[in-house]
Amino acid sequence: MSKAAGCRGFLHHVFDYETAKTLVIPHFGVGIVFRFTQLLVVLYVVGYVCVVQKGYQETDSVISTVTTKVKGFAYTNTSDMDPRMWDVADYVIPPQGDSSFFILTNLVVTPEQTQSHCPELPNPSTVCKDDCDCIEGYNDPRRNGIRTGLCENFSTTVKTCEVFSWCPLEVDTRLPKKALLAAAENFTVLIKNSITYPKFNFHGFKKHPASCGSRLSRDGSEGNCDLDWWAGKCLPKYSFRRLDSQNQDNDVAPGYNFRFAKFYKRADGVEERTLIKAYGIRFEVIVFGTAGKFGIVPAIVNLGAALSFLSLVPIVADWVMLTCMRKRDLYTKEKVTYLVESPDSEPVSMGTTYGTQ
Ligand SMILES: Nc1ncnc2c1ncn2[C@@H]1O[C@H](COP(=O)(O)OP(=O)(O)OP(=O)(O)O)[C@@H](O)[C@H]1O
Repeated sequence: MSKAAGCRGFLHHVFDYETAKTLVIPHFGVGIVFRFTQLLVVLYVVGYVCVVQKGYQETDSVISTVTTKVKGFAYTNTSDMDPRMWDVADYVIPPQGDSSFFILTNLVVTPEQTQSHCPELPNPSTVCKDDCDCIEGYNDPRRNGIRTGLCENFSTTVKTCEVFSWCPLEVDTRLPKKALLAAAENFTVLIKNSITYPKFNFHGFKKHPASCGSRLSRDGSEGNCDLDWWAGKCLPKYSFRRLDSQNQDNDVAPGYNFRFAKFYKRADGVEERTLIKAYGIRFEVIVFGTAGKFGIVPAIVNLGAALSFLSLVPIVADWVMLTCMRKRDLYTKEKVTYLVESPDSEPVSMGTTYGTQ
């Protein structure tokens, strides 16, 4: 190809104006493909963008305040303790009714502890033969007190280092096998939930009674609010989930426990305490959710973006027409017309394929 011809071709390529021409293909198959693709796009826009995603809505996240109140009684009658009735003041810790609360289900009680001297609980590091085995002032954070330097009888057969501590020491291996407050599963909790969606100036308040036991193993998801007048739904759902590991084989320290004490002054002026090692279930009420309401900007943006898929429909139909149809050569020839203007200004049309003249 000469340089001049190449240059002319380039100028045609750059400056020839292409305009759309309507070519009607009276073919049932291509028509079906075209309408079916259009239907898919319309279903996507209406079904997914509008109904499922609610693309016409603005959204806002919830701000929530939660208070809780537990109710229920438990009765215990064990050899370690006198018969006892337990109410909320005994087993809900802390009692204020925060969004996080603990329900006591089992406990080890060590009553009448005073600041005094007593032998340590037997353990490879505390067992001794004589005073030389016990270093005065030594304290191990995992043991119970400061050593006095004496080796004392813990029992008739075992001697251990004496410590200065709250004595008698707690023996937490005496934990009742069966949960002492097994009745906890029948306790009920009232959750008061105040929610706000500031963007929509929406305030809501829900009271929700729930049973501590039956809900414990249930999993679920938080419900969202649809604030449009035609939907008008804002019903939060509560879901309960265990946060500790439930895999017995792969759990170093299962469950949750902590210690607290009640202090007294005896008649002789000596300070005394009852130490309680509490085992139980800690509940955390976590509220999360999103509200949506019609907004003109997201409606236009999302619907416009979704409807732009309609412009892809002719491309799909063209592809089927030009590659799969029996008369594809004819359609290809008619698809693009290159108009060549003759010297006497009578236009001559040439059916061509793309890029040829
Ligand atoms: N855990 C719960 N289970 C069932 N009902 C509850 C529970 N906690 C509170 N309620 C009841 O819900 C209502 C509202 O409780 P709220 O604490 O606002 O009122 P109250 O009169 O102080 O309750 P209380 O009965 O404790 O004195 C009351 O009738 C109360 O008895």
